[in-house]
Amino acid sequence: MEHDNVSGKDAFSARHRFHPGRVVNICFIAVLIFSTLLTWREAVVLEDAYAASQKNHLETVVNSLDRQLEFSVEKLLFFRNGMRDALETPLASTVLHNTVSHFKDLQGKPFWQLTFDVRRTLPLNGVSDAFVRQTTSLIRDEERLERELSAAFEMGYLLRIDAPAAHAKRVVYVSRAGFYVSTEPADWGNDIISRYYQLVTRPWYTGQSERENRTRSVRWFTQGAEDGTVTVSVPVDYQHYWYGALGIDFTLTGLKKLLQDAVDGNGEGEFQLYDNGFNLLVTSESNADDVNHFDERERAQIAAALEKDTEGDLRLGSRYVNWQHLDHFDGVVLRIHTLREGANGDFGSITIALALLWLLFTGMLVVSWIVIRRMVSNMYRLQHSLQWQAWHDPLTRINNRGALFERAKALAKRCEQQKQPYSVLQMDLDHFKSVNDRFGHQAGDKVLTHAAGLITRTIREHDVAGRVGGEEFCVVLPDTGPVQAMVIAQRIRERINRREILVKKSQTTRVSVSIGVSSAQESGNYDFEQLQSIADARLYEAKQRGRNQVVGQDEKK
Ligand SMILES: Nc1nc2c(ncn2[C@@H]2O[C@H](COP(=O)(O)OP(=O)(O)OP(=O)(O)O)[C@@H](O)[C@H]2O)c(=O)[nH]1
Repeated sequence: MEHDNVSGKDAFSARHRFHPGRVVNICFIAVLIFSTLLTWREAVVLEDAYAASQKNHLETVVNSLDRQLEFSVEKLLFFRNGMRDALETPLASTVLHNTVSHFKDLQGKPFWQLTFDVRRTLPLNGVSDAFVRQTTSLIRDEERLERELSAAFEMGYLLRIDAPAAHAKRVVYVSRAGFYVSTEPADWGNDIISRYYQLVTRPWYTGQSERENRTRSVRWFTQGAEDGTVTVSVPVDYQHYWYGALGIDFTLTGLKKLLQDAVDGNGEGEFQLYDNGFNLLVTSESNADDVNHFDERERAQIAAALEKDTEGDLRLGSRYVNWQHLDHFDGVVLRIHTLREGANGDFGSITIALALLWLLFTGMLVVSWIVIRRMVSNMYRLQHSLQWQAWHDPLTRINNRGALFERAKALAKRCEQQKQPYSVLQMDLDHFKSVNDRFGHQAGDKVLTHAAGLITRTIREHDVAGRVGGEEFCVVLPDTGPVQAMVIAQRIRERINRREILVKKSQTTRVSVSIGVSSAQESGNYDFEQLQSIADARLYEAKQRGRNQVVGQDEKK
């Protein structure tokens, strides 16, 4: 019986493991995980496509803006080359030579203007020798000066015919020798001194000294952005001598116009142009209320990202920011795309549709899971109940005849194999008919249930009890010899007989039982049906002898 118990436990745990409800749960969880993974993958692909499209928008704008700025830088280099050419090969014009010679009469004056055909070239505006001497960063080299003045006239010619683009405020050449040429007309008088002083103290000029600009390349200066100007400048050197610097001033309004032109039709979102110190110069947004601002933490995040790469993207709360450095400007363009703008675009609607689809699918999955779970557990319960009914007596809830026979035969086989004793008790309640007659059928049922309960409580866990007829019971005792079987039978008989059974309100009765005992050890026969038949005959004998007794041996004849 122990073996049976062990295998029973195994079967139970296997049944529990493969419980249909569990299988349904696992299947649904697998489908949910799978569908979520698929949706997640789709979302990742979508996100990549979104990032690529945002990058594209930005690239188009940056390239367009870059082209415009490159144009200005090239123009600046063109003017510098013009100046260098003129320094190398001055124009052999007597008129020009005479004009330049006139400088000797002017150089002592606090301010002066040297003109040479005002319809063709720009005037040179200058300060006195004394001014130059007093200012350490300036130097008036008499030997070079004549050439430089004549070259400045020639460059003034170029500046006149090749006027800067609309977005540039002015082009100016500032000489270390105390004069300047500018496309912006100067008021005659003290204005020249203050202008010149301003020019030589501006960072775009001082930043072109040999010490400050060792590579002698084009540099952008945005320090003046507060007063609305950004300057690109380049030093003018010839034969290792620094003459001065050329600069083009841009107004922020002009730059904004450039940015807006570049943005025109290139998708939603705001574009912002920053200098290399991450100071906002201009934005494509016309309405000041719509300009995106960043708090300190966000600024630090962006600045750190800008340090790492020339282009990239990052998410700041609900905003998507991508950036790209410009090739011809010392700064970066930032594109800010808000969640609201994103949701209104193609990617937004696809993402929303994807999320809704996933929600719909998950919702349907959960509903069908609930329905199937309920169906499966109902079926499982029904199957159990049918199984139980097939094996049990519904009144006494112990094994029915069929179940008892099956289990009894299996136990008999095991005991025979293991050479263990095996006994059978056949019992029948005495005068049960009279219980029915006196108290009614229901009371009879109560007595039967009571007797069955007493029997099962008296035997061991691995013994088997069953109801084999109306008021007949059979108990199979594996590993039990005849002597011990008699003891158990007597114990059952005594317990049944000792108890008062409440059959009706305040009415009790007492029943007795007659028991026949047979054992495989008597003849070495383990056939259950034969043993039961022997026990039955002994039960009959017990009845004959007056009932309420146990018979374990055949009557000696
Ligand atoms: N209440 C009830 N009675 C049952 C059930 N099955 C059988 N019986 C009754 O049990 C009685 C059995 O009577 P008998 O076979 O004459 O035996 P007895 O009255 O117990 O007398 P002895 O066996 O000779 O001691 C019958 O009256 C059956 O109707 C049942 O499930 N419930």
